[in-house]
Amino acid sequence: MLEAMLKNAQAAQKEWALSHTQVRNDALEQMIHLVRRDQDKILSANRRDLDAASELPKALANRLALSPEGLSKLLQGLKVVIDQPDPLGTGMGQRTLPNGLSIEAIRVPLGTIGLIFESRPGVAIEAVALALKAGNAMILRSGHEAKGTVAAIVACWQEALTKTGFRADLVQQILDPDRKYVDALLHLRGLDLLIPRGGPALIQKVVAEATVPVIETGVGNCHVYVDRQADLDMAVNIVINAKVSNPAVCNAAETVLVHQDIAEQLLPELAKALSAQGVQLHADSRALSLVPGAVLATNEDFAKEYLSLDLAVRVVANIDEAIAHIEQYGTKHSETIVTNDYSQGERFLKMVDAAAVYINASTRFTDGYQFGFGGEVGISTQKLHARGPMGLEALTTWKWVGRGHGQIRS
Ligand SMILES: NC(=O)C1=CN([C@@H]2O[C@H](COP(=O)(O)OP(=O)(O)OC[C@H]3O[C@@H](n4cnc5c(N)ncnc54)[C@H](OP(=O)(O)O)[C@@H]3O)[C@@H](O)[C@H]2O)C=CC1
Ligand SMILES: N[C@@H](CCC(=O)OP(=O)(O)O)C(=O)O
Repeated sequence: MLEAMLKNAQAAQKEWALSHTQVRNDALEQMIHLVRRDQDKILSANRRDLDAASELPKALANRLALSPEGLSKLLQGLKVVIDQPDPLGTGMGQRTLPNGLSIEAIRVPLGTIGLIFESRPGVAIEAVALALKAGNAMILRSGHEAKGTVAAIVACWQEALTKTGFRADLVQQILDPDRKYVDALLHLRGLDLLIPRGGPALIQKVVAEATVPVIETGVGNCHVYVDRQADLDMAVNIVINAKVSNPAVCNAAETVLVHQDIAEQLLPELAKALSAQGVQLHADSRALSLVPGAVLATNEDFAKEYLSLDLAVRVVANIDEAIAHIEQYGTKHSETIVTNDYSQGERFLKMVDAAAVYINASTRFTDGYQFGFGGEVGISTQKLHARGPMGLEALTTWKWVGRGHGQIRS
């Protein structure tokens, strides 16, 4: 089955890659129109998915749920993708050799991309929009809970493509939830890229077993470090935002590290604010007496991505201990320092090895929509070929184009 899907995707992508920017944008405009037209159908499919997944924890059910407002935000993202310059054909550097041969690297699509993703149906709008605009075809395998909603969205994509004069096979969904098809994707020879979005079990499996090229969009164990010289109100706001605004996402904070010199001042205030939001703190032995209601944290807490209203707290002697903690437990996703000390801030930005590092800002900004890409295909936590939120350019590769007038190599 997957071989046939790939073959059809490849045939469709060949034509699509040659299409003019305006044509690809027209397909995205059609999609906006069709999602508005089919909004009730998509939301009913989503209600059926939610009913069938009544055992899901609240944060994950929220992730599965689509609302009219959620759809409208996704369509705004589509507009942003339409308005972005077409990456295809863009020059990435040109040189003329002494013999007059011109050599230029230009951006081209990757080809056919497989995406295994969590039960967040909006991914089927934002990731596909980016992939298509960058000239690619996509084979989708969503989390089983989101299958019905994703099918309703894929039907809109396919209609948008056929209405624009292209083949529906540019966007296909693996409907059978049997994980044997995930295994098959890992070895689908000819697939240009496989992007897994999900938890450690999925990522480890894909990284260990895949024989097709992969970009890992890893787990997020993100930290907020509050330095000795920090604006404490700002620190509280940033921690609340990083933990509470959406606890189930990879860019949410899972641990707060606090410099020992401000722990007594900051922690009771922070604990009060967090507890008002229903956050359970897991504190190390030094922080425990300063945070009422906390439970003692173990090393497992520091290694955990809670994805819930739980947060670990640790008091550190200095910035170096904070950086060492992040190096030990972090997942190279998003890390932030709250400080008024310029040199400490710069030190943190340089020394912490992560896809996104911030000073005086929430880790929640690591997101394609927030970065102005209109959405993201995933947030890469590896260093090749993309890092951080993956937008249009991350979905292209390049080709060297030589233009000569009869040159031969001597
Ligand atoms: N960096 C990033 O861009 C992103 C990171 N994440 C991370 O994902 C996690 C949350 O996602 P979660 O709900 O746990 O997603 P899961 O890992 O449970 O599921 C994601 C997808 O992978 C499949 N899958 C999961 N495990 C396996 C396996 N062992 N073999 C084959 N297929 C598998 C699921 O299918 P099935 O339906 O069969 O379970 C689903 O399609 C968090 O850790 C979060 O940080 C999430 C999104 C983006
Ligand atoms: N793009 C997301 C982060 C990606 C992510 O973790 O997704 P998910 O695990 O499905 O919630 C956001 O902050 O909105």
